[in-house]
Amino acid sequence: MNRVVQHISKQIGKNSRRAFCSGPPRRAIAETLTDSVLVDKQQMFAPSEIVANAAAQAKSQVIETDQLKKLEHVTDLMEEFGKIENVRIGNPTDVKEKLKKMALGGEHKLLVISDFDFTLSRFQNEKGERLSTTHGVFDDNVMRLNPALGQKFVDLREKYYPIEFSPNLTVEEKIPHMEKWWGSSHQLIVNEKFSKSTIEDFVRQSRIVFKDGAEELIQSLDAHSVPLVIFSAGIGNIIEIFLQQKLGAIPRNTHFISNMILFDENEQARAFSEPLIHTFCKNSSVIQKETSFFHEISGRTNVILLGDSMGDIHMDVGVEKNGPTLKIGFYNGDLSDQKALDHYVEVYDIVLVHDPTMNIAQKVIDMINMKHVLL
Ligand SMILES: Nc1nc2c(ncn2[C@@H]2O[C@H](COP(=O)(O)O)[C@@H](O)[C@H]2O)c(=O)[nH]1
Ligand SMILES: [Mg+2]
Repeated sequence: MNRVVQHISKQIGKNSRRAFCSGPPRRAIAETLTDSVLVDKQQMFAPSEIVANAAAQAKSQVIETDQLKKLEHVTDLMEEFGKIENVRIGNPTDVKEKLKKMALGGEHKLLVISDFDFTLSRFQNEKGERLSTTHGVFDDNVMRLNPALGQKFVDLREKYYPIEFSPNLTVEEKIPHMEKWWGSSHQLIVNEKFSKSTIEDFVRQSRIVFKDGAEELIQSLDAHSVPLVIFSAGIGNIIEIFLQQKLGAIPRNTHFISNMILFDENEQARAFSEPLIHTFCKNSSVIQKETSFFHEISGRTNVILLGDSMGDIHMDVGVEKNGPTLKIGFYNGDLSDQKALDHYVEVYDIVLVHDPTMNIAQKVIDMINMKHVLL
């Protein structure tokens, strides 16, 4: 007999006594359901009500057990993270409190907002060679087909990438440069009128590589019906094509906020969606509120935010919620740049240094989704 049934039968026994015992005047105390007793009529409970009360109490006891076990897991997880060399947590107390709230909230309260380039995708391969961003798909492939045009894409990246990550410029100083970079590369794509099928081939031959465990993380979120918002200043069509090629289909739970190539009736690139999303405007200012999935994510008060750049830390701004946001940041920068690393530890709750996997994020999500007893 499982623990829930055991508990209910114990409760019935207790309740039958309590049901006949609570409230004045008491003339007799029933020992079992079958005893006939003289009690004030309004105190009498029908057996079905006793069972219902017992079942409700049993369930609340079981839920309480489940919650207590989850909180134990939070402590275990924090101890485990504390032993992992490339995991940096600036404020363990704060992170532990967030994890406790998220664990108690469970999968029904959870929303995951993730950047794509160098967050779900890898920054470099095992040899330390830089891998591709979604925009970079054009840098690589166009160079092969039309070197003169390909060089224009590469020149833009060589010029603007250092500005994006410069520690010596403010965000305000960087924004005009980012708008110029995105605008110029999008114009090159539209001028060439690349077809959808050409772009699909580009993705197939690209150097975009999922982080280890990224596919499993996306699929586990779908299996638990936890919404995943991929919020990217890259090219959303490239991400969709990449997911389609890797996963066979785009999971129902996955939504995109990104720059989208708009194709004409001949499936040729004609324009890009507005407003432009660059690294430093990844917040609610670029989200059309009527976006359908806002209904799906309403009520999801606890957010896990996954990013790799400083521009990713406000992706949860604008999501109506009153629960915690746990920010997990992938640091891909120079290991000797202590100032940059310290800055990441300041703005992200958990920093993963040169981590090519989704292991830590998966452990957090598994702990939140965990159920100890069948409820
Ligand atoms: N190779 C290129 N990379 C580019 C270009 N424009 C932007 N970017 C990079 O994309 C990411 C933004 O994507 P996200 O998913 O991380 O938000 C950004 O960090 C830029 O470095 C380009 O024209 N070529
Ligand atoms: Mg990124």
